[in-house]
Amino acid sequence: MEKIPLTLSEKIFSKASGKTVKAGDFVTANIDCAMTHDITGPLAVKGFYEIMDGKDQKRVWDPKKIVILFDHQVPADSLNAAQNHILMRKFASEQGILNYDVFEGVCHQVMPEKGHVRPGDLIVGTDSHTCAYGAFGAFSTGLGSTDMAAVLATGKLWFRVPETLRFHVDGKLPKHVCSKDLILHLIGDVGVEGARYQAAEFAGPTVHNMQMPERMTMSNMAIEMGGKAGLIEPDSVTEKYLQERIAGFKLDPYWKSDIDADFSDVRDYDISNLEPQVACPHNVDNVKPVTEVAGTKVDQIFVGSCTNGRFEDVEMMMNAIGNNPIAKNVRLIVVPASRTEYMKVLRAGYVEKLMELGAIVESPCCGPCMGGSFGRLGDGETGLSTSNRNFKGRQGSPNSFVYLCSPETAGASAVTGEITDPREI
Ligand SMILES: CC(C)[C@H](C(=O)O)[C@@H](O)C(=O)O
Ligand code: SF4
Repeated sequence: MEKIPLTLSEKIFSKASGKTVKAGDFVTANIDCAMTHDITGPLAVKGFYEIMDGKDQKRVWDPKKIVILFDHQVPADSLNAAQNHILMRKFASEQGILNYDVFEGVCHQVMPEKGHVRPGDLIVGTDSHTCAYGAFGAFSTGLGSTDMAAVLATGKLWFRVPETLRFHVDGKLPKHVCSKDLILHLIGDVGVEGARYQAAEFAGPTVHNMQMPERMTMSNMAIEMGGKAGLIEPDSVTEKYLQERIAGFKLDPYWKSDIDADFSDVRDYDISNLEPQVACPHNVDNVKPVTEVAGTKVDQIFVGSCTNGRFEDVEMMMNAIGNNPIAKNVRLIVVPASRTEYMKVLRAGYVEKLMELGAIVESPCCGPCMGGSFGRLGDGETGLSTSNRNFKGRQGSPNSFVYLCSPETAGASAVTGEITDPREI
Protein backbone atom coordinates (compact mmCIF):
# COMPACT_ATOMS: atom_id res chain seq x y z
CA MET A 1 0.00 0.00 0.00
CA GLU A 2 1.02 3.60 -0.73
CA LYS A 3 2.78 5.37 2.21
CA ILE A 4 0.85 8.55 2.91
CA PRO A 5 -0.02 9.97 6.34
CA LEU A 6 -3.28 8.45 7.55
CA THR A 7 -5.53 8.67 10.56
CA LEU A 8 -6.19 5.47 12.51
CA SER A 9 -9.67 5.36 11.01
CA GLU A 10 -8.26 5.70 7.45
CA LYS A 11 -5.76 2.92 8.17
CA ILE A 12 -8.50 0.59 9.35
CA PHE A 13 -10.70 1.29 6.31
CA SER A 14 -7.68 0.85 4.03
CA LYS A 15 -7.08 -2.59 5.50
CA ALA A 16 -10.79 -3.46 5.37
CA SER A 17 -11.17 -2.42 1.73
CA GLY A 18 -7.79 -3.60 0.43
CA LYS A 19 -6.64 -0.20 -0.90
CA THR A 20 -5.41 3.08 0.56
CA VAL A 21 -8.42 5.26 1.31
CA LYS A 22 -8.89 8.71 2.81
CA ALA A 23 -11.73 10.48 4.60
CA GLY A 24 -14.59 11.13 2.19
CA ASP A 25 -13.95 8.00 0.09
CA PHE A 26 -16.73 5.46 -0.29
CA VAL A 27 -15.63 1.90 0.34
CA THR A 28 -16.99 -1.60 0.48
CA ALA A 29 -15.35 -2.97 3.59
CA ASN A 30 -14.84 -6.46 4.95
CA ILE A 31 -16.17 -6.80 8.47
CA ASP A 32 -13.92 -8.46 11.08
CA CYS A 33 -16.64 -9.04 13.66
CA ALA A 34 -20.40 -8.49 13.88
CA MET A 35 -22.33 -8.35 17.14
CA THR A 36 -26.07 -8.49 17.64
CA HIS A 37 -28.31 -8.79 20.69
CA ASP A 38 -31.72 -9.78 21.97
CA ILE A 39 -33.55 -6.58 20.98
CA THR A 40 -32.15 -5.77 17.56
CA GLY A 41 -31.13 -9.32 16.60
CA PRO A 42 -34.56 -10.70 15.66
CA LEU A 43 -35.11 -8.08 12.92
CA ALA A 44 -31.59 -8.70 11.56
CA VAL A 45 -32.32 -12.44 11.42
CA LYS A 46 -35.63 -11.79 9.63
CA GLY A 47 -33.81 -9.58 7.12
CA PHE A 48 -31.12 -12.21 6.65
CA TYR A 49 -33.71 -14.84 5.72
CA GLU A 50 -35.39 -12.39 3.33
CA ILE A 51 -32.05 -11.89 1.56
CA MET A 52 -31.57 -15.66 1.46
CA ASP A 53 -35.08 -16.29 0.14
CA GLY A 54 -34.97 -18.77 -2.75
CA LYS A 55 -31.36 -19.81 -2.10
CA ASP A 56 -30.60 -23.47 -1.27
CA GLN A 57 -27.92 -22.60 1.30
CA LYS A 58 -29.15 -20.13 3.88
CA ARG A 59 -25.83 -19.74 5.69
CA VAL A 60 -24.24 -16.67 7.28
CA TRP A 61 -20.97 -15.47 5.71
CA ASP A 62 -18.77 -16.66 8.59
CA PRO A 63 -20.25 -17.95 11.87
CA LYS A 64 -16.90 -17.47 13.64
CA LYS A 65 -17.04 -13.72 13.06
CA ILE A 66 -20.49 -13.23 14.57
CA VAL A 67 -21.35 -12.91 18.25
CA ILE A 68 -24.83 -12.97 19.77
CA LEU A 69 -25.62 -11.80 23.31
CA PHE A 70 -28.73 -11.26 25.38
CA ASP A 71 -28.51 -8.23 27.63
CA HIS A 72 -31.34 -5.73 27.25
CA GLN A 73 -34.20 -7.90 28.48
CA VAL A 74 -32.67 -10.58 30.69
CA PRO A 75 -33.96 -12.57 32.41
CA ALA A 76 -36.87 -12.31 29.94
CA ASP A 77 -39.10 -9.54 31.30
CA SER A 78 -42.03 -10.24 28.98
CA LEU A 79 -43.39 -12.96 26.75
CA ASN A 80 -42.16 -10.98 23.77
CA ALA A 81 -38.60 -11.01 25.18
CA ALA A 82 -38.79 -14.75 25.84
CA GLN A 83 -39.89 -15.36 22.23
CA ASN A 84 -37.04 -13.19 20.93
CA HIS A 85 -34.58 -15.23 22.98
CA ILE A 86 -35.96 -18.46 21.51
CA LEU A 87 -35.65 -17.07 17.97
CA MET A 88 -32.05 -15.94 18.51
CA ARG A 89 -31.01 -19.20 20.22
CA LYS A 90 -32.42 -21.20 17.32
CA PHE A 91 -30.63 -19.00 14.75
CA ALA A 92 -27.32 -19.25 16.64
CA SER A 93 -27.51 -23.00 16.95
CA GLU A 94 -28.58 -23.56 13.31
CA GLN A 95 -25.77 -21.36 12.00
CA GLY A 96 -23.09 -22.39 14.51
CA ILE A 97 -22.75 -18.87 15.93
CA LEU A 98 -21.37 -18.19 19.40
CA ASN A 99 -24.28 -17.17 21.61
CA TYR A 100 -23.45 -15.99 25.12
CA ASP A 101 -27.12 -16.38 25.99
CA VAL A 102 -28.81 -15.12 29.07
CA PHE A 103 -26.53 -14.06 31.87
CA GLU A 104 -23.08 -13.10 30.49
CA GLY A 105 -23.64 -9.35 30.65
CA VAL A 106 -23.94 -6.19 28.59
CA CYS A 107 -22.66 -6.64 25.03
CA HIS A 108 -20.12 -3.81 25.15
CA GLN A 109 -18.53 -5.19 28.28
CA VAL A 110 -18.57 -8.82 27.20
CA MET A 111 -17.14 -8.26 23.69
CA PRO A 112 -13.71 -7.00 24.79
CA GLU A 113 -13.74 -9.07 27.97
CA LYS A 114 -14.06 -12.29 25.95
CA GLY A 115 -11.43 -11.30 23.40
CA HIS A 116 -13.62 -10.34 20.41
CA VAL A 117 -12.02 -6.91 19.97
CA ARG A 118 -8.58 -6.18 18.50
CA PRO A 119 -6.80 -3.01 17.41
CA GLY A 120 -7.19 -2.41 13.67
CA ASP A 121 -10.42 -4.41 13.41
CA LEU A 122 -13.58 -3.16 11.74
CA ILE A 123 -16.44 -4.19 14.02
CA VAL A 124 -20.15 -3.53 13.62
CA GLY A 125 -22.97 -4.10 16.08
CA THR A 126 -26.69 -3.49 16.11
CA ASP A 127 -26.35 -1.11 19.01
CA SER A 128 -25.37 2.54 19.00
CA HIS A 129 -22.77 2.15 21.75
CA THR A 130 -20.74 -0.30 19.68
CA CYS A 131 -18.37 2.68 19.39
CA ALA A 132 -17.12 1.54 22.84
CA TYR A 133 -14.51 -0.80 21.30
CA GLY A 134 -12.71 2.23 19.90
CA ALA A 135 -11.02 2.20 23.32
CA PHE A 136 -8.94 -0.69 21.93
CA GLY A 137 -8.09 1.00 18.63
CA ALA A 138 -10.78 -0.85 16.67
CA PHE A 139 -13.11 1.05 14.34
CA SER A 140 -16.42 -0.14 15.71
CA THR A 141 -19.78 1.36 15.02
CA GLY A 142 -23.48 0.82 15.49
CA LEU A 143 -25.82 0.05 12.64
CA GLY A 144 -29.45 -0.84 12.05
CA SER A 145 -30.85 -4.35 11.90
CA THR A 146 -31.38 -4.26 8.11
CA ASP A 147 -27.74 -3.30 7.52
CA MET A 148 -26.82 -6.14 9.86
CA ALA A 149 -28.92 -8.51 7.76
CA ALA A 150 -26.66 -7.66 4.80
CA VAL A 151 -23.55 -8.14 6.94
CA LEU A 152 -24.77 -11.54 8.16
CA ALA A 153 -25.27 -12.59 4.53
CA THR A 154 -22.14 -11.09 2.92
CA GLY A 155 -19.65 -9.98 5.59
CA LYS A 156 -19.39 -6.64 3.79
CA LEU A 157 -20.83 -3.18 4.19
CA TRP A 158 -20.33 0.18 2.46
CA PHE A 159 -19.05 3.18 4.38
CA ARG A 160 -18.01 6.72 3.71
CA VAL A 161 -14.62 6.89 5.43
CA PRO A 162 -15.12 9.47 8.19
CA GLU A 163 -13.00 12.49 8.99
CA THR A 164 -11.28 12.41 12.37
CA LEU A 165 -11.92 14.98 15.08
CA ARG A 166 -9.13 14.74 17.60
CA PHE A 167 -9.50 15.70 21.26
CA HIS A 168 -6.04 16.24 22.72
CA VAL A 169 -6.33 16.16 26.50
CA ASP A 170 -3.54 17.13 28.87
CA GLY A 171 -3.36 17.55 32.65
CA LYS A 172 -3.82 15.29 35.66
CA LEU A 173 -7.44 14.52 36.51
CA PRO A 174 -8.10 16.18 39.90
CA LYS A 175 -9.08 14.02 42.88
CA HIS A 176 -12.68 12.73 42.67
CA VAL A 177 -12.84 13.56 38.94
CA CYS A 178 -12.73 10.65 36.49
CA SER A 179 -13.02 9.79 32.80
CA LYS A 180 -16.84 10.06 32.96
CA ASP A 181 -16.52 13.70 34.02
CA LEU A 182 -14.08 14.25 31.18
CA ILE A 183 -16.28 12.74 28.46
CA LEU A 184 -19.34 14.61 29.77
CA HIS A 185 -17.26 17.80 29.64
CA LEU A 186 -16.20 17.13 26.03
CA ILE A 187 -19.79 16.35 24.97
CA GLY A 188 -21.03 19.47 26.73
CA ASP A 189 -18.36 21.44 24.89
CA VAL A 190 -18.97 20.24 21.31
CA GLY A 191 -22.66 19.35 21.66
CA VAL A 192 -24.63 16.28 20.56
CA GLU A 193 -23.77 16.91 16.90
CA GLY A 194 -20.20 18.10 17.46
CA ALA A 195 -18.63 14.97 15.97
CA ARG A 196 -21.44 14.00 13.58
CA TYR A 197 -20.32 11.19 11.22
CA GLN A 198 -16.73 11.71 12.31
CA ALA A 199 -14.35 9.43 14.11
CA ALA A 200 -13.78 11.12 17.45
CA GLU A 201 -10.25 10.38 18.62
CA PHE A 202 -9.34 10.82 22.27
CA ALA A 203 -5.63 11.48 22.59
CA GLY A 204 -3.04 13.11 24.83
CA PRO A 205 -1.33 12.26 28.14
CA THR A 206 -4.54 12.30 30.22
CA VAL A 207 -6.12 9.58 28.07
CA HIS A 208 -2.97 7.47 27.95
CA ASN A 209 -2.69 7.61 31.74
CA MET A 210 -6.10 5.92 31.96
CA GLN A 211 -6.61 2.20 32.47
CA MET A 212 -8.91 0.29 30.08
CA PRO A 213 -12.12 0.65 32.15
CA GLU A 214 -11.77 4.44 32.11
CA ARG A 215 -10.98 4.48 28.38
CA MET A 216 -14.01 2.28 27.68
CA THR A 217 -16.20 4.91 29.38
CA MET A 218 -14.81 7.58 27.05
CA SER A 219 -15.21 5.66 23.77
CA ASN A 220 -18.64 4.39 24.80
CA MET A 221 -20.01 7.91 24.80
CA ALA A 222 -18.57 9.05 21.43
CA ILE A 223 -22.01 8.47 19.90
CA GLU A 224 -23.43 11.06 22.31
CA MET A 225 -21.48 13.73 20.38
CA GLY A 226 -22.65 12.21 17.10
CA GLY A 227 -19.41 10.29 16.54
CA LYS A 228 -19.34 7.30 14.24
CA ALA A 229 -16.50 5.91 16.37
CA GLY A 230 -14.55 6.88 19.50
CA LEU A 231 -10.96 5.89 18.91
CA ILE A 232 -8.06 5.72 21.34
CA GLU A 233 -4.60 4.79 20.11
CA PRO A 234 -3.68 1.39 21.56
CA ASP A 235 -0.61 1.28 23.81
CA SER A 236 0.98 -0.92 26.46
CA VAL A 237 -2.16 -0.64 28.66
CA THR A 238 -4.28 -1.95 25.79
CA GLU A 239 -1.75 -4.65 25.05
CA LYS A 240 -1.74 -5.88 28.63
CA TYR A 241 -5.55 -6.05 28.77
CA LEU A 242 -5.72 -7.98 25.51
CA GLN A 243 -2.85 -10.33 26.36
CA GLU A 244 -4.84 -11.44 29.40
CA ARG A 245 -7.74 -12.34 27.09
CA ILE A 246 -6.33 -13.32 23.68
CA ALA A 247 -3.66 -16.01 23.63
CA GLY A 248 -0.44 -14.78 22.02
CA PHE A 249 -1.73 -11.25 21.39
CA LYS A 250 0.95 -8.77 20.31
CA LEU A 251 0.30 -5.11 19.61
CA ASP A 252 1.16 -3.85 16.12
CA PRO A 253 2.38 -0.23 16.53
CA TYR A 254 0.96 0.57 13.07
CA TRP A 255 -2.53 1.08 14.56
CA LYS A 256 -2.36 4.77 15.41
CA SER A 257 -2.94 8.05 13.59
CA ASP A 258 0.17 9.34 11.85
CA ILE A 259 1.37 12.59 13.36
CA ASP A 260 0.95 14.45 10.04
CA ALA A 261 -2.42 12.88 9.17
CA ASP A 262 -5.31 15.17 8.16
CA PHE A 263 -7.66 15.80 11.07
CA SER A 264 -10.86 17.78 10.56
CA ASP A 265 -9.93 19.60 13.77
CA VAL A 266 -7.69 19.14 16.81
CA ARG A 267 -9.19 20.48 20.02
CA ASP A 268 -6.86 21.00 22.96
CA TYR A 269 -7.94 20.67 26.58
CA ASP A 270 -6.15 21.10 29.88
CA ILE A 271 -8.31 19.44 32.50
CA SER A 272 -6.17 20.05 35.60
CA ASN A 273 -9.02 22.07 37.14
CA LEU A 274 -11.99 20.06 35.84
CA GLU A 275 -14.89 19.74 38.31
CA PRO A 276 -17.15 16.69 38.51
CA GLN A 277 -19.71 17.06 35.70
CA VAL A 278 -23.41 16.24 35.47
CA ALA A 279 -25.59 15.98 32.32
CA CYS A 280 -28.98 17.45 33.15
CA PRO A 281 -32.40 16.53 31.71
CA HIS A 282 -33.13 15.86 28.91
CA ASN A 283 -30.00 15.89 26.76
CA VAL A 284 -26.53 14.48 27.16
CA ASP A 285 -24.91 17.78 26.15
CA ASN A 286 -26.79 19.73 28.83
CA VAL A 287 -23.70 19.43 31.01
CA LYS A 288 -23.05 21.48 34.15
CA PRO A 289 -20.43 21.35 36.90
CA VAL A 290 -21.85 19.40 39.85
CA THR A 291 -21.76 22.52 42.04
CA GLU A 292 -24.51 24.09 39.87
CA VAL A 293 -26.98 21.25 40.44
CA ALA A 294 -25.91 20.15 43.92
CA GLY A 295 -28.91 19.89 46.25
CA THR A 296 -31.30 18.45 43.62
CA LYS A 297 -33.30 15.70 45.41
CA VAL A 298 -33.06 12.23 43.85
CA ASP A 299 -35.41 9.25 44.18
CA GLN A 300 -33.32 6.58 42.49
CA ILE A 301 -29.65 6.08 41.75
CA PHE A 302 -28.52 3.59 39.13
CA VAL A 303 -24.88 2.51 38.99
CA GLY A 304 -24.27 0.24 36.03
CA SER A 305 -24.52 0.04 32.20
CA CYS A 306 -21.88 -0.36 29.50
CA THR A 307 -20.62 3.12 30.40
CA ASN A 308 -19.87 2.70 34.13
CA GLY A 309 -20.84 -0.80 35.24
CA ARG A 310 -17.41 -2.26 35.82
CA PHE A 311 -15.83 -3.32 39.10
CA GLU A 312 -13.73 -0.14 39.19
CA ASP A 313 -16.91 1.94 38.92
CA VAL A 314 -18.60 0.11 41.78
CA GLU A 315 -15.42 0.51 43.79
CA MET A 316 -15.37 4.27 43.16
CA MET A 317 -19.00 4.49 44.28
CA MET A 318 -18.26 2.41 47.41
CA ASN A 319 -15.33 4.64 48.31
CA ALA A 320 -17.57 7.68 48.01
CA ILE A 321 -20.16 6.04 50.28
CA GLY A 322 -17.47 5.10 52.80
CA ASN A 323 -18.97 4.15 56.15
CA ASN A 324 -22.05 6.31 55.72
CA PRO A 325 -25.60 4.98 55.57
CA ILE A 326 -27.65 5.52 52.41
CA ALA A 327 -30.25 8.29 52.56
CA LYS A 328 -33.78 7.05 53.38
CA ASN A 329 -35.37 8.69 50.33
CA VAL A 330 -33.07 6.94 47.84
CA ARG A 331 -33.32 3.58 46.06
CA LEU A 332 -29.80 2.55 45.05
CA ILE A 333 -29.67 -0.03 42.24
CA VAL A 334 -26.29 -1.46 41.31
CA VAL A 335 -25.96 -3.64 38.21
CA PRO A 336 -22.46 -4.92 37.36
CA ALA A 337 -22.05 -4.98 33.57
CA SER A 338 -21.02 -8.61 33.26
CA ARG A 339 -20.80 -11.86 35.18
CA THR A 340 -17.05 -11.38 35.48
CA GLU A 341 -17.45 -7.87 36.87
CA TYR A 342 -20.22 -9.10 39.18
CA MET A 343 -17.90 -11.71 40.65
CA LYS A 344 -15.22 -9.11 41.31
CA VAL A 345 -17.81 -6.96 43.09
CA LEU A 346 -18.91 -10.01 45.06
CA ARG A 347 -15.38 -11.02 46.07
CA ALA A 348 -14.63 -7.49 47.25
CA GLY A 349 -17.51 -7.87 49.72
CA TYR A 350 -19.50 -5.06 48.11
CA VAL A 351 -22.67 -7.08 47.49
CA GLU A 352 -23.04 -7.86 51.18
CA LYS A 353 -22.23 -4.31 52.17
CA LEU A 354 -24.72 -2.85 49.69
CA MET A 355 -27.47 -5.23 50.83
CA GLU A 356 -26.81 -4.22 54.43
CA LEU A 357 -27.11 -0.60 53.37
CA GLY A 358 -30.53 -1.31 51.86
CA ALA A 359 -29.39 -1.16 48.22
CA ILE A 360 -29.83 -3.97 45.68
CA VAL A 361 -27.32 -5.59 43.36
CA GLU A 362 -28.99 -7.05 40.28
CA SER A 363 -27.71 -9.67 37.85
CA PRO A 364 -25.68 -8.37 34.87
CA CYS A 365 -27.82 -6.74 32.18
CA CYS A 366 -28.68 -3.27 30.82
CA GLY A 367 -31.07 -2.83 33.74
CA PRO A 368 -32.73 0.56 34.15
CA CYS A 369 -30.41 2.21 31.57
CA MET A 370 -33.11 2.38 28.92
CA GLY A 371 -36.11 1.63 31.08
CA GLY A 372 -35.80 -2.08 30.42
CA SER A 373 -36.40 -4.98 32.74
CA PHE A 374 -36.73 -3.11 36.04
CA GLY A 375 -36.19 0.13 37.90
CA ARG A 376 -38.40 2.50 35.92
CA LEU A 377 -38.98 6.01 37.21
CA GLY A 378 -42.51 7.25 37.87
CA ASP A 379 -44.15 10.64 37.25
CA GLY A 380 -42.15 13.51 38.69
CA GLU A 381 -39.35 11.26 39.95
CA THR A 382 -35.68 12.08 39.55
CA GLY A 383 -33.03 9.51 38.74
CA LEU A 384 -29.27 9.87 38.91
CA SER A 385 -27.50 7.45 36.64
CA THR A 386 -23.97 6.45 35.64
CA SER A 387 -25.23 5.42 32.18
CA ASN A 388 -24.94 7.37 28.96
CA ARG A 389 -28.35 8.80 28.02
CA ASN A 390 -30.88 10.96 29.79
CA PHE A 391 -33.47 11.45 27.05
CA LYS A 392 -37.00 12.29 28.14
CA GLY A 393 -38.76 9.13 29.27
CA ARG A 394 -35.77 6.86 28.66
CA GLN A 395 -35.79 5.46 32.20
CA GLY A 396 -39.56 5.42 32.65
CA SER A 397 -42.19 8.14 32.75
CA PRO A 398 -41.91 11.00 30.24
CA ASN A 399 -42.50 13.14 33.33
CA SER A 400 -39.38 11.90 35.09
CA PHE A 401 -35.91 13.49 35.12
CA VAL A 402 -32.57 11.79 34.61
CA TYR A 403 -29.18 13.25 35.48
CA LEU A 404 -25.98 11.51 34.33
CA CYS A 405 -22.86 11.47 36.46
CA SER A 406 -19.73 9.61 37.53
CA PRO A 407 -19.79 6.65 39.95
CA GLU A 408 -18.28 8.85 42.68
CA THR A 409 -20.95 11.51 42.30
CA ALA A 410 -23.53 8.69 42.41
CA GLY A 411 -22.02 7.34 45.65
CA ALA A 412 -21.82 10.74 47.33
CA SER A 413 -25.43 11.48 46.31
CA ALA A 414 -26.62 8.11 47.68
CA VAL A 415 -25.42 9.22 51.10
CA THR A 416 -27.20 12.58 51.07
CA GLY A 417 -30.25 11.81 48.91
CA GLU A 418 -29.50 14.78 46.68
CA ILE A 419 -26.99 15.48 43.93
CA THR A 420 -23.75 15.93 45.83
CA ASP A 421 -20.25 16.98 44.93
CA PRO A 422 -18.07 13.93 45.70
CA ARG A 423 -15.29 16.28 46.84
CA GLU A 424 -17.50 17.31 49.79
CA ILE A 425 -17.97 13.84 51.30
C1 LIG B 1 -31.70 -1.24 22.08
C2 LIG B 1 -30.62 -0.56 21.32
C3 LIG B 1 -31.06 -0.42 19.90
C4 LIG B 1 -30.19 0.77 21.93
C5 LIG B 1 -29.00 1.35 21.17
O1 LIG B 1 -28.79 1.16 19.99
O2 LIG B 1 -28.24 2.06 21.72
C6 LIG B 1 -29.83 0.69 23.40
O3 LIG B 1 -28.78 -0.13 23.68
C7 LIG B 1 -29.60 2.08 23.93
O4 LIG B 1 -28.66 2.28 24.67
O5 LIG B 1 -30.40 2.98 23.62
S1 SF4 C 1 -26.35 -0.62 29.04
FE1 SF4 C 1 -27.66 0.98 28.22
S2 SF4 C 1 -26.45 2.05 26.70
FE2 SF4 C 1 -25.43 0.10 27.12
S3 SF4 C 1 -26.24 -1.27 25.56
FE3 SF4 C 1 -27.52 -1.49 27.37
S4 SF4 C 1 -29.24 -0.07 27.05
FE4 SF4 C 1 -27.62 0.50 25.61
